Amino acid sequence: MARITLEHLAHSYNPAPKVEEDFALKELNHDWIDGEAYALLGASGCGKSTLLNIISGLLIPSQGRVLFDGRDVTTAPTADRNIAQVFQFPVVYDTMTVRENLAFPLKNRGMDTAEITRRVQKVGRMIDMEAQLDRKARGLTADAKQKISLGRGMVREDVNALLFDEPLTVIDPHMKWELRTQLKQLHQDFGHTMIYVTHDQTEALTFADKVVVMHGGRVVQIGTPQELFERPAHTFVGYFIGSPGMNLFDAEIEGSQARIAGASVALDGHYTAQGRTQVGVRPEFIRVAAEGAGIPARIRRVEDVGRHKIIRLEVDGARVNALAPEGAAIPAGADRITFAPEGVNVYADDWRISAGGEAA
Ligand SMILES: Nc1ncnc2c1ncn2[C@@H]1O[C@H](COP(=O)(O)OP(=O)(O)OP(=O)(O)O)[C@@H](O)[C@H]1O
Repeated sequence: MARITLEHLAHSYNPAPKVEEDFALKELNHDWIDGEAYALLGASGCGKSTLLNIISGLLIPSQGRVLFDGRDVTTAPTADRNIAQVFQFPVVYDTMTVRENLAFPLKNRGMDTAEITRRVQKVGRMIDMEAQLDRKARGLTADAKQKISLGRGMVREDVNALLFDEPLTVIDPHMKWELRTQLKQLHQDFGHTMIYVTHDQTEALTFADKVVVMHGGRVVQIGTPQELFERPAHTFVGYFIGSPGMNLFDAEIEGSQARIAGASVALDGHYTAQGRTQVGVRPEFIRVAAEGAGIPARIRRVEDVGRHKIIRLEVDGARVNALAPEGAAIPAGADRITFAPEGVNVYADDWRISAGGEAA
């Protein structure tokens, strides 16, 4: 296990980058805490694989350093980093049996046979392939082969880090859940530093202690699932995480009041905001009402989705979503919305600010 430090790290695939847009990965400084499980989450093309490949040594960054427990490994080849990697598509030896595939990384390191047998058996059980250990990998389904790749990633207990690049893409939905649970268990048992790349928020939020959200080549927030839900640091985090995502209202911020669609909303303190100002409120924190103060809103439709209802609204020409518990009644003649104060976030030019005007 190792602490992984990224210092002034940035990467451009253009050999002579001039402007920030030339960088697929914008400058990043971060310590990945030893033994934590991280998910790198973001839409396609946001730079997740670029960052992972720099950590694994497949790519040398155009700027900055990578340290493993303080040792500079920026230009060290993958083989010298003592990491295990699992990619999106299976990497297995077809002519070997499942058992031999799983044992391969251990044999390579000269581990004694009894210990290899013990570990292979254990991992075989974790990936639900105990019965197939003596089958050749050739002819197995892509899904089974990917389980072998995952097993090979998990079989060593002495690695600095385990890196996963969308490893469950080819796995069927039920097994996905099972394997994710196994990976989490493995993390609890061995405390490996794990970095897991995905564009699927459920996968990220259920797997990781901390989620690193990337957008346009930039890390926009690193936080626990709860922090990302309650205090999205960037409007992208609000929109990308949650179902439906956070609502954004154009707002004029006047001290401790926000004006939205002609109505006043009390804020939790005094704000000095510049640029484009918005108020972000997740659907869970919006209530519909028929009387009292509120922002004028029109209900377009109500969708019952099992545990709760999604209320689709229109506010000042924009689409807004609210969530209500399944049994909650929607007041007759509802024509306004209010916000639960703890769910209100203020943004200036897409970044969350806190009372006092500081970036949050
Ligand atoms: N070898 C390369 N040469 C030039 N540009 C590249 C190369 N690899 C990636 N890019 C560009 O860098 C940006 C980040 O790509 P990257 O693969 O890191 O994103 P990602 O978030 O992993 O996406 P995906 O989920 O689709 O794999 C994209 O604009 C991509 O087109």
